[in-house]
Formats: sequence, structure tokens, C-alpha cells
Amino acid sequence: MDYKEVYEQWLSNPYFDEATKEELKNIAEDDNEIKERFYMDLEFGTAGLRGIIGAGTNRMNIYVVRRATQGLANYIAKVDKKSQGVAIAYDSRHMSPEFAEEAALCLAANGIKAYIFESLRPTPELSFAVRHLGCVAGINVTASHNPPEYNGYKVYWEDGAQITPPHDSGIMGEVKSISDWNTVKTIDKAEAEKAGLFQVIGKEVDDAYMAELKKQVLHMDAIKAEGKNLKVVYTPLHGTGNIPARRILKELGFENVYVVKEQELPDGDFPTVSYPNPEAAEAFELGLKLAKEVDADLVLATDPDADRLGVRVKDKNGEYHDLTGNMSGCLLANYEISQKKAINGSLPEDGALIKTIVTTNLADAIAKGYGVKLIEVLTGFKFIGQQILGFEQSGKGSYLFGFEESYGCLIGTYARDKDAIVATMALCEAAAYYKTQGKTLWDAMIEMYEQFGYYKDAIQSVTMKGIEGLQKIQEIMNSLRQNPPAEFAGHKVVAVRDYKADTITDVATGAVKPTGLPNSNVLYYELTDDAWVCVRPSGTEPKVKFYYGVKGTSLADADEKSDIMGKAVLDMVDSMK
Ligand SMILES: O=P(O)(O)OC[C@H]1O[C@H](O)[C@H](O)[C@@H](O)[C@@H]1O
Repeated sequence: MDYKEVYEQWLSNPYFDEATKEELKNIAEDDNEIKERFYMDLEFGTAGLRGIIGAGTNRMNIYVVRRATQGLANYIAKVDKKSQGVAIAYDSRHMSPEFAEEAALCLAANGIKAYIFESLRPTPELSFAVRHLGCVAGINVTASHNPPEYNGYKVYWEDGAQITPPHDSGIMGEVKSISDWNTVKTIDKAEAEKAGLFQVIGKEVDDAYMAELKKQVLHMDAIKAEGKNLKVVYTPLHGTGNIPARRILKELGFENVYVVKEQELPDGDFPTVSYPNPEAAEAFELGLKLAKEVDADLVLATDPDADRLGVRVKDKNGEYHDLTGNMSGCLLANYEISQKKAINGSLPEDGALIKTIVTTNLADAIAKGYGVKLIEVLTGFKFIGQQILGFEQSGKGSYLFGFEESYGCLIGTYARDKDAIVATMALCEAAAYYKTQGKTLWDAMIEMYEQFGYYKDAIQSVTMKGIEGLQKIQEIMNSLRQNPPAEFAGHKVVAVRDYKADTITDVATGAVKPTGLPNSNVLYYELTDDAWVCVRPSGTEPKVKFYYGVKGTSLADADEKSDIMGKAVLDMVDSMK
């Protein structure tokens, strides 16, 4: 069926409600809009479904949510795990509670018990809840850090991580095979409750989650000594972090937590930011203003579903420094690994630090420095979660720390997705610990660079929206594959990794070896002088991402090299637009 036919079907099928039809009738004269909404079904990307809220198969609405849930229910029935139930959470976005309830009612109609949170909760708490309640799966209605017009649907399996093979293709296959909307089930809420298939959850899971976070503290002594002195500015960016982040800090003894008032309460319009992403400088504008007023040691911002944490830290001269996800991830990796070693006397023989392929090589240097294994996975925290499961199943491997450049990390294994609440806690703990030694977090950062090398990494993203944008992104990837660059900013390409073709080609010898990772549309250039460039289409936003990294001899040298590399990357992007 072409997009026009699908559009007509939505208009004529009694299954769809009148408001949806009205919305669709209003675009009858706009062929391009009809095409954008119906030329494809919304697909699972890096982190589940993500799309603009509205009517259409390529949009987020109750029908797309129900169909995805019916596919999940069919898969759960197939693997014979219906009795375990499914946990459901949602964030502060428009339609999030509605979509969550639709998902719960679809599951209930399929005889699967839904455990649905009473109000908004962070993504990591959902991941924890799946494990805690012994559910077979989890659903989180969130579009993470995307702009306000978006919503999304993340799916978790019983280990608490977002779905990876074989469950991802199994579930997606079930969703795709639903062609008749009338096979998508739902029931009344009262009926679902009566049948014991709709259970509201809240406090008990919250308390258990908090208890797990507290178990991750390494230096309660430092918190006791400095918790009352450390000044922290925190913003939940209108999302889910407000209550849990403040609760954990308060219960541990951090007395000076200043919350950015204008961004404290949940609001799906995200009125103070155009883009609620801690990677964007604007997310910190109000936080930094408050930090200067109260002379805070650090500024923390969690994204709307509180799985990612952005960080700014004050140095001894009172200047605030931006920490990228690579920097804060390494700072925490170094703190966690060094202190576990100090406290336990040694690290587990099979301890591992896990990062994604687009994450800084400083992580490799840290792992090497502590003699622990470094594991690289594709982009997506789900692949870090998958490694933890692998350790459990094989009995080999101990998880030390895992992080990504995009501000996600996890301490401990109580959850299997990145957790900005535990990261908030650990950064405050690390700040308290370094304060007991007369150091700031920025001092610790510089010490780490001195020990392991001045690595600097950055990213340039180019937004290309709609069908045309998608094609353009494919053209960029194709053109790079056909004409491999020989150098970037004077750094020669030593090897080309093509994760789609599963090849690593040594440029000098022509020798080819496999990447060792699943297929993915990613190109990675290993360059001379420890530099690198990587290109991949985003799986959550209409963007192509250019990541790059350099290694300098000092902070200033790394900055300069990074600027030059950034310019070379931008020139390349411009020439391809
Ligand atoms: O780069 P994208 O595909 O848009 O994904 C953006 C981010 O999405 C999730 O948060 C993943 O866990 C991250 O690994 C990823 O960096």
C-alpha cells in the first residue's frame, strides 16, 4: 500500500477515533505532510520508537503505541512468559500518561499483568523495576532529550536492559506482522483492574530503588565530612529527576542542594529551553546563573527521563568548566575504579570498563592504567546492559563501570540502563571525597589528564529532517563509503572501520579484518597521533553525527588540536551538504 492508501484507510476505518480523523482531514491538501506521516511505520531505533506526536503511522499516537504493545504481547506469549507481567513508566511529556495507560490496557487485554507507575518516574527506575518485580519486560513512554513535539517508547527485557538480539528482532517482527488494526486488543480500565491485570506501583519500588543507589556509595566518610559544605545546583529540566535526585542527596546528607526553580516542575513544553538536552549549552543557562549567586561547587542537569546527567564544575579560581559526557564519564570511571581498588585492596581479576565505539579513548587509557579490560560496544546503552547480562550468564567478567559520550553511565548492576540519579549521587560523593583532600572536581580532572593523557573529544551534528533529510544522510554515508578520506586536518587515516560491511581495513597494507561487533551503519577512521573521526546517522533524531577525538600534550594543546579537527570535519560536512 502506498502512503495515500494508508492515509485513506485511517480516514475510513471505524477503528480510528473522530479526533484523529479530523486531524487527518485537515492535511488533505498537503501531500507532503500526508507522505511524511504515512510513508513508513515508526521504527525501533537506538532506543525504541521515537517520533513526533500526531496522527499517522510514522507518528507517535495511541494507535502506534497499541500496535507496538500488541507486538510485544504476541512475542511474550510466544516465549511463554505471560505470567511475569510488564512494568510501565512514563515521563513529563505531552501524552506520556495517556500512552502508558494505553500500553497497560493492551497488555491487560492480552492477559498480561501491567505494573504501571502512579506518576512520572526516571528511566533507570523502570529498568530497576523490571528486575525488582521479576517482570518479563518493561515499557517506558519517553522521548528522552528530544524536543517537546516528540514522544517515544522504550522497551526492556527481563534483565532490565533495553531490547537487543534476539528479542529486539523478535518483538519488531511481531509488530510488523500486525496488518489488521482490529487484531490490536484493548479493554476498559475497570475491567483490567477487576481482572487483577492493572496494578499501580509507586512507593515500594521507589524505596527499593533508593536503597540500591545507597549501596553504591564508596565513601560515606567523605559525605559525612563534606556533605554539609558542598554546594550543588541541580536542575531536572522539567523532567522526572526532581524528586529522586533530591531525595537521594538529602538522605545521604548533602545539605546545600539548590534547585533551579524555573525548571523544577514537570512540564512537557520545556518552556525554559528549546531543547531539553544537557548536551546543549542552553540547558545550563539558568543553572549557571544560580550557581554564581550561591557560589556552587557544581551544577548538575538531568535530562527529562533522568538517564543522562550534564555537569559543570567550579575550579579554584571560581571559573565554571563544562564537562562533556566523555569528561564526566572518565572522571567517574577513574573515581569508581581507583576507590574500589583502594577500599578492596585490589580490583577483580576479570573487572571490565565498558564504553561505546564513539566514546573517548581516554577510557582505554584509564582501563590500561588500572590493568582492567576495556570492552567496546555499538552506540546505545542497551549494549552495555547486554554485556552485564553476558557476565552473569557466563560467570566470567565483573562490571566495574560503563559509560557513553552522550552523558550516560551506570554504577552497579541493580539497573541495566544509564542512570542519572546514581550519577548525580556519585558526582556529589566524588566532589565531597576530593574536597576532603583540598581538591575540586576540576583538579581531579586535570590530575587524570596528567596521568592518562590529554584526550579531547567532540561532536558536530547536522540536522536533516523528513524524508528528504533521511535520503541526504544516506547519500553522505554512501559518498564516504565510495570516496574514503585519506586524512583529516593533517592526521592520516591509518585504518577504516566500516561497521556495516563488518570490515577494518588497514590503509597501508590493505589487510581486512572483521570488527567483532554486530552490523551497524557506522564509519570510523583511525588516524595518526591517537586521533579519530566517526560518522553515523542518529537513531533517535533526524541527524547525522560526526564524532572526533584528539590527544594533546596539555589542555591548551588538546584544545587547539580539537579546534583544527572540528574545522576539518565541518568543512567536510559543508562539502557534502
Ligand atoms: O546517537 P543516537 O542514535 O541519536 O542516540 C543518542 C543516545 O541515545 C541513547 O541515549 C543511547 O543510549 C545512547 O548511546 C545514544 O548516544
